[in-house]
Amino acid sequence: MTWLRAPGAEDDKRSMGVVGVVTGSERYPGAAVLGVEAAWRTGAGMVRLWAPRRVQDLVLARRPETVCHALDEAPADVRAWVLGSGQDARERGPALRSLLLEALGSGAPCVVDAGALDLAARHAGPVVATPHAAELRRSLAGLGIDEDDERMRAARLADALGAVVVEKGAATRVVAPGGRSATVQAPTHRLATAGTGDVLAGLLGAMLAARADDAADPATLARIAAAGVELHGEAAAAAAAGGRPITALDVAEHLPGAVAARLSR
Ligand SMILES: NC(=O)C1=CN([C@@H]2O[C@H](COP(=O)(O)OP(=O)(O)OC[C@H]3O[C@@H](n4cnc5c(N)ncnc54)[C@H](O)[C@@H]3O)[C@@H](O)[C@H]2O)[C@@H](O)CC1
Ligand SMILES: Nc1ncnc2c1ncn2[C@@H]1O[C@H](COP(=O)(O)OP(=O)(O)O)[C@@H](O)[C@H]1O
Repeated sequence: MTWLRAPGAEDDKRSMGVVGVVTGSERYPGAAVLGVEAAWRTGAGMVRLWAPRRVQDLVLARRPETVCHALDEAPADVRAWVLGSGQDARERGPALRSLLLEALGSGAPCVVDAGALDLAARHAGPVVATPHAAELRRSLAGLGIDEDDERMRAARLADALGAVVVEKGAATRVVAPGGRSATVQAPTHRLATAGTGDVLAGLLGAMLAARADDAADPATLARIAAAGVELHGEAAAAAAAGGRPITALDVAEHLPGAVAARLSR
């Protein structure tokens, strides 16, 4: 099962999935460019971005299709959210905080990354949290959980949050609450380059927007997340063919080919 969808005659931009993106900041504007690009390239019908003006301008320069909103504009018409990439919780202002909480409380599926991980427990709907190893340790510490065994940390966070946890690394562990887990080995270590995690968050958001009804079941949500991690690896492997160095945008640009290859299997 690919968990990807190709549009049919009955589809329109909304039925293919509206992704709401709340990522990037004055410090890390590029993370929003990467996540938005990845969401479009995975087949989103529409991508809406809530961000500061400078972030909006950079995203629009790359992807003019994106519908942009100020941080104090109320969220609306979103099937799945991507939250936190390129943000630092310590620098978060009140408008961003209240927008993140509104998205998390909306009941729509959320991908929770980087600077939104500290708010992940405040969710009302399905959540895929995407920490790397250091963010995972920080998230557990924030919840007062001490876990010495690094292999158990993702499961502890999944249980504590009631969320699917994607622990990113050369081998990425996808763990559902209750402990069911899958490990996806990256097909290329060229993925170890800045911003590829921001691309992963964006592509997961597009997959969840297209499959929002399936996301309510935690086991299914974990399968969708694992399929997204595989897709990310396949795009990276295509970008890095022949051992080429890659950038995060290269991974995003190879998503359409990886999506098409999966759909034709
Ligand atoms: N173009 C952009 O705007 C980019 C923005 N980024 C954003 O930058 C912010 C900070 O990212 P980082 O946490 O990577 O910051 P740092 O690279 O500053 O790392 C912070 C701490 O986490 C550790 N760490 C980083 N990656 C790790 C990994 N994969 N495994 C274990 N430990 C790791 C580091 O050693 C360090 O102690 C995030 O909001 C992120 O989304 C990054 O994604 C890079 C690209
Ligand atoms: N050595 C590695 N080999 C393969 N993939 C890796 C390796 N290290 C990290 N990755 C992958 O690269 C991505 C990095 O994401 P992340 O740590 O969030 O970085 P960033 O914040 O810079 O985007 C993740 O998808 C992770 O699984």
